[in-house]
Amino acid sequence: MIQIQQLTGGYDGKPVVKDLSFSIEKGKITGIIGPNGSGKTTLMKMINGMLSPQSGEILIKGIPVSSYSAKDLARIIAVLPQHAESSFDFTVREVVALGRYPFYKGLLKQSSPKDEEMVQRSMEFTGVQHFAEKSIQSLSGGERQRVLLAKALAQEPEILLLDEPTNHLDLSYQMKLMDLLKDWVQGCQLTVVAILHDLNIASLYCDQVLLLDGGKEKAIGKPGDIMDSNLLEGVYDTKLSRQEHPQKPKPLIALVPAEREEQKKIEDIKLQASNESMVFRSPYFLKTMSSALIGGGFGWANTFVNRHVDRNYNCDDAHSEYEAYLRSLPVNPNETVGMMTAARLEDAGVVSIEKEGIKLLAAATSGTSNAVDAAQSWQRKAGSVAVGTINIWLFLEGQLTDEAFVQAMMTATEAKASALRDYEIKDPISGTMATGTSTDSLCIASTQQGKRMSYAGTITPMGKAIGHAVYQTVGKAIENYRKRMPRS
Ligand SMILES: Nc1ncnc2c1ncn2[C@@H]1O[C@H](COP(=O)(O)OP(=O)(O)OP(=O)(O)O)[C@@H](O)[C@H]1O
Repeated sequence: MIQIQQLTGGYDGKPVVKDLSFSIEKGKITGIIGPNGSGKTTLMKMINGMLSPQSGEILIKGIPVSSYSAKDLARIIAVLPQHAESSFDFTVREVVALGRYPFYKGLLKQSSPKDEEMVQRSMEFTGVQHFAEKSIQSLSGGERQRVLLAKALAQEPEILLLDEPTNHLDLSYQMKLMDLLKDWVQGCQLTVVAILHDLNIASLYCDQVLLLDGGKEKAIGKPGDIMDSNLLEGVYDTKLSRQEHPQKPKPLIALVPAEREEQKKIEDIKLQASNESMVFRSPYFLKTMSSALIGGGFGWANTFVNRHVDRNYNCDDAHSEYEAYLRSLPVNPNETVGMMTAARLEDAGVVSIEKEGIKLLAAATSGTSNAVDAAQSWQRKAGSVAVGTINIWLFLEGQLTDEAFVQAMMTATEAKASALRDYEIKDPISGTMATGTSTDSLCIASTQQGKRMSYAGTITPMGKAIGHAVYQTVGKAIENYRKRMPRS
């Protein structure tokens, strides 16, 4: 739809946009991102014919922009500018109707029923029909933005150029506007080129993203390729972190504030234990990965609760019941990782390890009456579940990548299975050595300071410490459990 070939352009003979070459496909959304002053608006002005290139060419539907008359170009391209102030006191309907001007016919330039219909449809689409007769001057910034979008859509353009379209819009209207554009793009094969400052909007909605830096192409491609922390950090000179969207296969970019942090130490974590709960309290938030009922998955927490429940505990909504329990402590469930167990908490094994530059605190409670061999559990009938859980807590100093968290979980699980083997805990159904119980949980909590670790496999210093600590704590917990229940 649009071909940009070795394009250079700017003001007063000085280039701002330098030697750009790329294509924009029909029926797609292309986002232009880049820091302030990187030439985004200048590029947009050249695409819509407002600014002539110093060299190179822009082809629209195969024809140079300079060969189009202003009216012909207005029939193809609609523009939603960045600062669209209106000094005239038009009504909303009149402003939207201006979008139809290129289609007015006859000497008197009168509108047709089709023009009226398009004005109405565009107002409905953008949700501005309620204030159709109000003055544009009396609207809020966000409302005005939607009116101007309605005007652009009324033009039935093939190409829509948007300069920061979500500026002024609240969260709901940002999403509505982008969803609406996506609809138009898919339904009417509209081609959208949008300057976006919000990297996450660009990631969620664009098919292609151009990253400009100092007027030059730094990168162009799918959002998944452009939303790269290193690439963006270099261009924006800001600390960023790429995360995966929890529900869509789209990356998100999180800002990382440059705040000064106190040094986090494992020895500052304090354990308060009773028959009812083991509560580890940290003066700082720790990054967690866990399979816990409360605060499972990745998160940040400062409180870690291993709660004892009766072996007949049965609740339809254990999550809500547990949250209510935490509030009664009182503990904030949003800052907590919470597990439960029917095992006796006084049987817990707690171990500290400081070795090879690794500092780690581990704790485990262990009930093994429901021991299972993971390789043989397929032989079990549904519902053959007894009570018994091994809950493992690992607190460590270090900066773990996501993959290191996963590795740490694997290492801990292998060490747990090894302890069960050495204590000859058997799966009562298959008679083979158990690898765990059917309801085990594990939490890894890390200070995320100091040495960065991208691997925590069994022969790394961290992996060795985890394996050793888990083997010892699970073993201690089993020994204590056996002392009290000699036949198990
Ligand atoms: N009319 C003009 N005359 C002279 N220089 C200009 C003009 N418009 C923009 N510039 C300069 O061109 C450079 C790029 O500006 P441009 O508006 O294209 O950047 P941008 O990437 O859109 O920035 P922003 O994110 O701040 O909107 C800036 O240094 C700016 O000062």
